Amino acid sequence: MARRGSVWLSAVRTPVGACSAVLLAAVVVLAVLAPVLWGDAAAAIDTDAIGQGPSGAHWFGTDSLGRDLFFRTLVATRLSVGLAVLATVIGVGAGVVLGTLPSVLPRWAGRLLTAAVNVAVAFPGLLLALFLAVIFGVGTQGAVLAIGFAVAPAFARLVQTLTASVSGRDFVDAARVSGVGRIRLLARHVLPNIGEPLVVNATIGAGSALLAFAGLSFLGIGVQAPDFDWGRLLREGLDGIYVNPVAALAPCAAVVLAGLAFNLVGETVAAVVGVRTRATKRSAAPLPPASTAVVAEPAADAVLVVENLRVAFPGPGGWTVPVRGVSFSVRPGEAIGVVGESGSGKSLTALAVSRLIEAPGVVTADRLEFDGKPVEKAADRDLGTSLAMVFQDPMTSFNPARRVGRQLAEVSEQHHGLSRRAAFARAVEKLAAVRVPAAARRARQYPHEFSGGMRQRAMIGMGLMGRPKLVIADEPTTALDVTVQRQVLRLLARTREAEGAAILLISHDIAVVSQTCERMLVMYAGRVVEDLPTGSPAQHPYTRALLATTVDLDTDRDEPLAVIPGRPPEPGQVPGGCAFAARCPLATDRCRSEDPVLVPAAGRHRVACWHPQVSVLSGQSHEEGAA
Ligand SMILES: Nc1ncnc2c1ncn2[C@@H]1O[C@H](COP(=O)(O)OP(=O)(O)OP(=O)(O)O)[C@@H](O)[C@H]1O
Repeated sequence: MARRGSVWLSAVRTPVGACSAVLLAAVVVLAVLAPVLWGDAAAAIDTDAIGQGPSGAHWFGTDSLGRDLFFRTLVATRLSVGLAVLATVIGVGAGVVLGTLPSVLPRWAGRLLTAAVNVAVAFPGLLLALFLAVIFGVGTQGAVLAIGFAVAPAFARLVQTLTASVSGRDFVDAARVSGVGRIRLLARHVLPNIGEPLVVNATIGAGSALLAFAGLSFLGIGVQAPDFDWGRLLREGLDGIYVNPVAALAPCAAVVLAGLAFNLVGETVAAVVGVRTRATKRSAAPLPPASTAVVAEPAADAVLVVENLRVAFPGPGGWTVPVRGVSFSVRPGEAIGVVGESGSGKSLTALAVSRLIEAPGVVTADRLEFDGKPVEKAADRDLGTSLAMVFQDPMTSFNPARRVGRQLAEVSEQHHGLSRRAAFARAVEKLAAVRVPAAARRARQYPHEFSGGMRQRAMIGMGLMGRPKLVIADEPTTALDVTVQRQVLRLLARTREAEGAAILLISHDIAVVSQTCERMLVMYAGRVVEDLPTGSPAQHPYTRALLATTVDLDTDRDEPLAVIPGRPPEPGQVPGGCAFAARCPLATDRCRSEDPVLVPAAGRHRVACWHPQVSVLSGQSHEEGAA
């Protein structure tokens, strides 16, 4: 709540925000107070001062009955703004109903309604308002309804588009599959997710409604005497424009200023809800102290150096830090696996390295260097060609609307300056290199025409379009069957041999990592708790427990499957001391109070534990060490 308040505060401090706040405050204060303070002065008829120009007594002059135009302009604020807001509320309400109905009506009725909305949208708004004003009847009520229903089709169209974009999302499908009814689905899952853009558009729409209302009153089919709004004042002022131009200009200026107030408020709201992230990024995240891992000086030619990497996100109760000081380095051509239970920070570490953490997430590190340069400063071209990223679900990584070959070719067009044709030929070549059969034909297909394994290989092919020095593969085989899984792992190994690329392989599957990598980083609660050569005996009780839960052909099926009791702590609730202590059979008071540091055990083996297990076999013996 406090964060949201501070984001609004920083938005109001921008020039646009400050102007919108001042203008809106002026409009609201006038709308509330002007009729109370100056209602009588605005209505007072003075036959001695008919049709006068501006003077000390009447700043904007007087009208044909000698009424003061300055006070009338101020008093008209309430009706002009109030009716515009009312018309907008009607328009947005009708728009939401018309826009959401197609998703609850039978298909034919929904289509009919959508077609009707599309036809109405094609009509110019003011023309539609005029047409409806005639139908609803001349007068304030008719004008409000006319403008409300005239803007409704545009909002209905917006709602339809936003609804369609949310309806395809996985969480809506999940709710649908779990039997949630259509109306509830709409109310609970769809509408809350389209609320923000709708509010922004409604605020900007209120400015247009104000203008439309003034237009109808000007034409004599809006507000009727004795009531008056700015449109009506403008019409009356126009009759005597050669005698007193201020009489016409004052209501015009009022319409422009109030319209500007609505539009600027819309812009500010958009900046807060849409680009809230930017405001957040600037404010420094109050990060907790970093892990004090003992960082060995990385090899001079290390392709990736990560020291004290931290990733934080703002939450309702303050900042959470899911990655709390991760340090490691990767040598050229080396394959390193990252393992750990779900939520341990593996993916965030990979995303931070690839500069893919989106605001409001904040990444800090003592050192975060790729290929000898700080990642933050690396040019997009360098990262694009020498760092390849393979995601778990390549379906969401490929653009579904573009052919696979063209997407691969884009890398070479962008970064190598190849012509369209040459880049496409290279894409076909790379697809063939990653064993996509009939590569030339497949390159012309869309991602949905590929099988899961083929898409994953195409994704690796995309990484090979440059000359990758590091391939980061985040759970690249989790969604694949065992045979395809092997193909993809072999392909990664071949890429390593052929291109000399280092591999950072993130996986839940410790067996996969053991087969593919020579080193393994074990992560727990946002930290690396052990960094060991694969095959060498693990010393951290967590790594040993993970290894014990691995099922293979030698696992005794008569024995119950091994599990690690308890659950890892949530990022915001990591206890003091060792984060694993609550689940560790060897934990002592020291573990619960002092956080162990990642220190060298032997060679490049590092472990963060007060009681590292040096025995290979049963894990029964343990040593006090590393203290
Ligand atoms: N954008 C975000 N905002 C807030 N918290 C996040 C965000 N992304 C991830 N987290 C949290 O950070 C923690 C680590 O997430 P991460 O995806 O790195 O875990 P992981 O080890 O890769 O897990 P998995 O194996 O399930 O993918 C999780 O608890 C997650 O809830």
